[in-house]
Amino acid sequence: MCTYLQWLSCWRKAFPAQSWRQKCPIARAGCLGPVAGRPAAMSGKSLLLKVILLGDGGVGKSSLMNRYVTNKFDSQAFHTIGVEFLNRDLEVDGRFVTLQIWDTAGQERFKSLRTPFYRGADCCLLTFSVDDRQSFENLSNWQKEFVYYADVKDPERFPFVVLGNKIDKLERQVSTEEAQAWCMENGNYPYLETSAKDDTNVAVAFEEAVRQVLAVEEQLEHCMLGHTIDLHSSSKSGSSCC
Ligand SMILES: Nc1nc2c(ncn2[C@@H]2O[C@H](COP(=O)(O)OP(=O)(O)OP(=O)(O)O)[C@@H](O)[C@H]2O)c(=O)[nH]1
Ligand SMILES: [Mg+2]
Repeated sequence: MCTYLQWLSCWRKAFPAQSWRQKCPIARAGCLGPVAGRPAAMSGKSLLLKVILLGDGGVGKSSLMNRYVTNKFDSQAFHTIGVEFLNRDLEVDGRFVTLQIWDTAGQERFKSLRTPFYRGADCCLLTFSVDDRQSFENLSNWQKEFVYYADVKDPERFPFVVLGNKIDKLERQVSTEEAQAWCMENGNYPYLETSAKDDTNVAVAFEEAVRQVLAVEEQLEHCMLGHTIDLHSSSKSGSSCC
């Protein structure tokens, strides 16, 4: 004899692809959509930013997204198949933003299901788990995969943020210093240590993603303004920032 929940759990483990939602990444994404209960006026005015979570399977991408949007943590989460997204409205430094968080499947076998969704991302959260050295060593591969499939024209300026998740775990395989050094060497990316389980730095991480995007946007506006001025002046010397 087993309970209904036990039976359901066994069934889902045995037939993970039986659900049509799991077979179709677009349907999965479309089924989720904005979180109910958010003030509509705020969504109307806010800037829509797409951020994407990348990293090895099991590092905690879905857990980070779910902790941030629904404030829930599942200690026995299923692997993601394809992609899912959730929205959350927030205010960062006086700007209203609707953050569209895209959670991708980290397992290699789902590569073809996740890569079509990289295009149009405003920020990429490269995620590893501090208790899994291999997931840290794979960060460069994730970065390259993103740049290639998102067709990023200027990778050096693209806002990446690196997250070292599961800091609640005692047995670490990657130190803070080592992760910081990697971030410095690979583009001076912000580095945050998080725990989706304990809700450590989760909101801070997503807010940092927004700040990075806004900073790049501000820089671009500045450059465009510089070029506008150039068009009206007789001098050929333009802005040096673009
Ligand atoms: N201790 C601890 N466990 C975590 C944390 N975040 C996630 N987990 C657990 O790690 C496992 C994998 O988490 P997921 O969020 O499914 O990982 P994922 O990166 O989405 O994995 P894929 O969907 O396969 O790419 C689950 O059992 C989670 O409960 C954390 O901060 N601390
Ligand atoms: Mg997942």
